[in-house]
Amino acid sequence: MPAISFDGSLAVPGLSIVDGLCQAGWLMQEHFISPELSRQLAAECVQSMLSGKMKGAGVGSGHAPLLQPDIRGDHIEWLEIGRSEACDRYLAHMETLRCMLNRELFLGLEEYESHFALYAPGAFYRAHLDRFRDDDKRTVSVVLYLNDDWLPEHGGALRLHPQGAPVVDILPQAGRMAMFMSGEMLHEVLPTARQRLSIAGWFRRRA
Ligand SMILES: O=C(O)CCC(=O)C(=O)O
Ligand SMILES: [Fe+2]
Repeated sequence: MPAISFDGSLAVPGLSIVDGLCQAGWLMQEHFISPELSRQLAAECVQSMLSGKMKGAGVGSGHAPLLQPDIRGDHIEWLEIGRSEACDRYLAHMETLRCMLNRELFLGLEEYESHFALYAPGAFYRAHLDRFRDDDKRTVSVVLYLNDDWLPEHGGALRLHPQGAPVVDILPQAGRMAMFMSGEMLHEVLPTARQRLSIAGWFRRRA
């Protein structure tokens, strides 16, 4: 069973998509995109914040997700094809990944939705699942990090809570990608001490 590999190798050598996602419920990869693409996306994310395009992220689905800063404090902007050359390259990567997941796992993933996320110092996202009560199409969550030189003392780890296994903390280091099952993996973003940039996305299947 082939491992996921684009520009780099798997963080856990030999871990396949099937072993990672189906058995552990999560996996992680370093160097998922090139340092150059990561820098371009990071610059775009910051620019989006400076130009006022990022909005406080809400909780829940539908037209008017509620702002609840005691639950999540990130700012987001949704990505669309044609937004920039860098975003298009990233979205092309994700299309390759979507096809690979369908080939290997028969998940029937049909769409991908994603947004830039910026957590200002002090922001966090309390423990949650990525599946809504009224919309269970989100199937696989993927987060790509865009921050150079992240240290443990900066906080801001993605903390996964796999059932029956110890928690896993993933630092949001540039080029690192974390992937997990949206409806099953309880996860949270610990309070960050430093501005934290990422692209969070979800592969969705047909209802
Ligand atoms: O940024 C992360 O590490 C996770 C973000 C997240 O859980 C979400 O946006 O649903
Ligand atoms: Fe999440």
